[in-house]
Amino acid sequence: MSVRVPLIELKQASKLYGGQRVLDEVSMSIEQGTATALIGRNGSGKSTLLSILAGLIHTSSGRLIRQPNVIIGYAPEMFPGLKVTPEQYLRSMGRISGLAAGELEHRIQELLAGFYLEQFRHEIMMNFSKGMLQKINLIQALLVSPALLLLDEPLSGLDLPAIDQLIALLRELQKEGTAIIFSAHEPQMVEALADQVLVLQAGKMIRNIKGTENLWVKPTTYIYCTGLSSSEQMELTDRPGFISLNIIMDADRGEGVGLTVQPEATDDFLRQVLGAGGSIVSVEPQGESGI
Ligand SMILES: Nc1ncnc2c1ncn2[C@@H]1O[C@H](COP(=O)(O)OP(=O)(O)OP(=O)(O)O)[C@@H](O)[C@H]1O
Repeated sequence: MSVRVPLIELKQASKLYGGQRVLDEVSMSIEQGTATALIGRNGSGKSTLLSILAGLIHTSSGRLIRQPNVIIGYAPEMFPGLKVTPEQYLRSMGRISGLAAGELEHRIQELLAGFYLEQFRHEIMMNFSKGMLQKINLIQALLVSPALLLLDEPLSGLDLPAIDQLIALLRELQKEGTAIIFSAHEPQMVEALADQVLVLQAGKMIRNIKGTENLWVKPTTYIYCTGLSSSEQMELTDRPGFISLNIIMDADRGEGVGLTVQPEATDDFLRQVLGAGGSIVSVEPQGESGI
């Protein structure tokens, strides 16, 4: 019987910046030929997670396990307008990745044409629009025919024909065995591609949904409070309805706590915070979806 070995895995990976825990014990497993969507609100940790998978930053704790010699293509969230032409840039990226000259020229031609950028091939990228830069960003990630493709908000700035083109291309790659992990705020991309959806909330992976039918996740409540000691904070994490807790350093208010809880437990947590001598700064219902 054949055993499916994951291409890449994270086991209880956490990332801290200063004292702030931006990823909290995240575990995930990615197999060949799968498409995984990372969804979650701004600042929930999607880019951080993708950078860790790309090997660009290290976890503070936990493990990253990758099969040997996996070729990774990575399109980060931001792509700068460089003082070179697409052709010059893509040629140097291809050479760095070790592509043979003939193959590299063929890929550049194919991808520039595929993203309707051929006529800009010899223009300096400095004045390119956001969407044009995003296309170059995607092309550099696709140049090497990656086994694992990491895309951070790939639709950002793209027009409708480019979106359709990208989704079709990614479907093809997936069929050929490429594993794709992408962050997205657009349901369109998630529904078109994903066979696994991971929902991040304040650095925690709160849902792992197979398929997209159950994409709509339950609402939660976010409580921002101050004035609790470390032991009082820890007590909150043991209460029923607790989902996650973040420490927030605020220049005006000092140290605070961001609590995410199930809506039905909101009153109980508010009573607990006030009873322990803490103050409530705000209480916010969180939406129905992580997108
Ligand atoms: N280099 C860094 N130094 C300090 N904090 C950082 C750094 N990078 C990210 N963070 C913090 O980590 C948290 C998660 O950020 P991240 O960019 O991973 O979120 P995201 O889910 O990708 O957000 P968005 O949807 O807005 O792109 C944020 O609070 C952010 O401020």
